[in-house]
Amino acid sequence: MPDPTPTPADPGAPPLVVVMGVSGSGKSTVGAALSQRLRVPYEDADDLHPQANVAKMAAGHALDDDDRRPWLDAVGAWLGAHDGTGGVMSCSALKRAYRDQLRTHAPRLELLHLHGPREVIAARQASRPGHFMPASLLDSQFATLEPLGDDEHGLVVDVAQPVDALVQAYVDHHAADQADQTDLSHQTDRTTR
Ligand SMILES: Nc1ncnc2c1ncn2[C@@H]1O[C@H](COP(=O)(O)OP(=O)(O)O)[C@@H](O)[C@H]1O
Ligand SMILES: O=C(O)[C@H](O)[C@@H](O)[C@H](O)[C@H](O)COP(=O)(O)O
Repeated sequence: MPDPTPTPADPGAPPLVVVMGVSGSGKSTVGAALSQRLRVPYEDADDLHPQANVAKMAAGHALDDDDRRPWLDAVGAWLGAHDGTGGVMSCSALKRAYRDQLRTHAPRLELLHLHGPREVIAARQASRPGHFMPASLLDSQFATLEPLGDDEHGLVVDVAQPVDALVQAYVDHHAADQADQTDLSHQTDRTTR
């Protein structure tokens, strides 16, 4: 099995981003806006769920690890296929183990975690018409959520900000990361010469 250890981003590679967080945190909205800003393809992991998963959630039952495994493989396959071109995927990716599973397909992926208080997210979820995900599953989403580890590439942003500000936060972070990587590779060049 490939190693899920996060791999430092190649400074020249187009961004490959997973916008993560609980249901209603803004993944679809921010993910679509970010892909437009970065001019890379976009996919929503909601559209990759097997029909049985959608039916289970719509009936008010939280998914378990077994339900999520094949879905995460489909999400990972998309990420792996977009490693060269870059891309943005909106995917809850709530547990570290789920993100590890995604990294087996795309080790360099970056994470943008949309983080916020339950009240704010519940209000947004409630004001979103026609979505299969019931508000009653929000507690389970928060209970399942595991924060980013120190060794995971990415950043955590506060969902109270406007969408444009969240997109800009990622762009600024990515630019700073690229500058660091370029500095490091120059230092390595110097020490190996
Ligand atoms: N930063 C934001 N500020 C205000 N409203 C937002 C923001 N992000 C998302 N929304 C709104 O909140 C609701 C949930 O967003 P959505 O993108 O569907 O979340 P998710 O994909 O994580 O379930 C939508 O009605 C969306 O328009
Ligand atoms: O792993 C899960 O439990 C689901 O993926 C879940 O996290 C996701 O939130 C739903 O697919 C609902 O979709 P929204 O996140 O768009 O509400």
